[in-house]
Amino acid sequence: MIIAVDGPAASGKGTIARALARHYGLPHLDTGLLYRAVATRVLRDGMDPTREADCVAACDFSDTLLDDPWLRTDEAGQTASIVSAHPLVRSALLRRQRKFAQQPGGAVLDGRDIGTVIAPDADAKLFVKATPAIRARRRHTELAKAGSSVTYDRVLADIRARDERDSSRSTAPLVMAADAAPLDTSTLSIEVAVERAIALVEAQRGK
Ligand SMILES: Nc1ncnc2c1ncn2[C@@H]1O[C@H](COP(=O)(O)OP(=O)(O)O)[C@@H](O)[C@H]1O
Ligand SMILES: Nc1ccn([C@@H]2O[C@H](COP(=O)(O)OP(=O)(O)O)[C@@H](O)[C@H]2O)c(=O)n1
Repeated sequence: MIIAVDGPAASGKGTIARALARHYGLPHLDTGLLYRAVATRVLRDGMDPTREADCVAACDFSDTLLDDPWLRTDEAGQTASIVSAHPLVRSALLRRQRKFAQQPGGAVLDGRDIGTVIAPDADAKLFVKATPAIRARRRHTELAKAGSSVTYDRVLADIRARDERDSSRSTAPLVMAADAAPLDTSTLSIEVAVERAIALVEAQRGK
């Protein structure tokens, strides 16, 4: 079974995708980390995230980079949103994501374009959302716990900027697939959000 989980920054899609992977015994891929890895290489190599050719050169990053905690920073997320708008970056990362999705037994992937581009034939598709203020609060708490001194207002502004960039790009914009089930986690605890996600997957599989 392939499960596609999409949604904007800090909506809870990663938390839900990991829980679904545990529940169904499937491997999980956080596709945002791939774009964060490209962004990290671009910045560390002194390249320009707005230049497509620089970003394409950074797509052959080594897998060990995916474990680097710096990838989780606000700056990496912002730069990831810039590099991910280049069509050649998206196509450079496409095959790796499709291969993961199509492995025997299935997989859970979370990102922005899983249900629309990477796995349009997924057995179940969720689109996770929450209000910008709640998403910023969650992300701010998470970053503060990790030792960051970034302010709530800055996180909210970054989330709004990223929403705008991710939704308006011409290639694979953040948009809900026509056959995805929406799941608004604004007022849900993690436990309840996961229960609802499992119920939505059960309702879709085998349809
Ligand atoms: N329903 C929820 N209620 C409260 N906090 C949540 C909820 N879902 C996720 N979180 C927390 O919000 C933060 C962002 O969640 P995450 O799953 O990483 O979002 P995304 O993958 O969409 O960026 C994490 O710290 C996570 O523990
Ligand atoms: N499938 C994906 C996943 C992420 N991305 C980009 O990568 C950035 C970081 O994604 P992420 O999922 O790690 O970000 P969060 O939602 O965790 O904050 C996003 O803002 C998108 O621009 C994408 O374009 N397509």
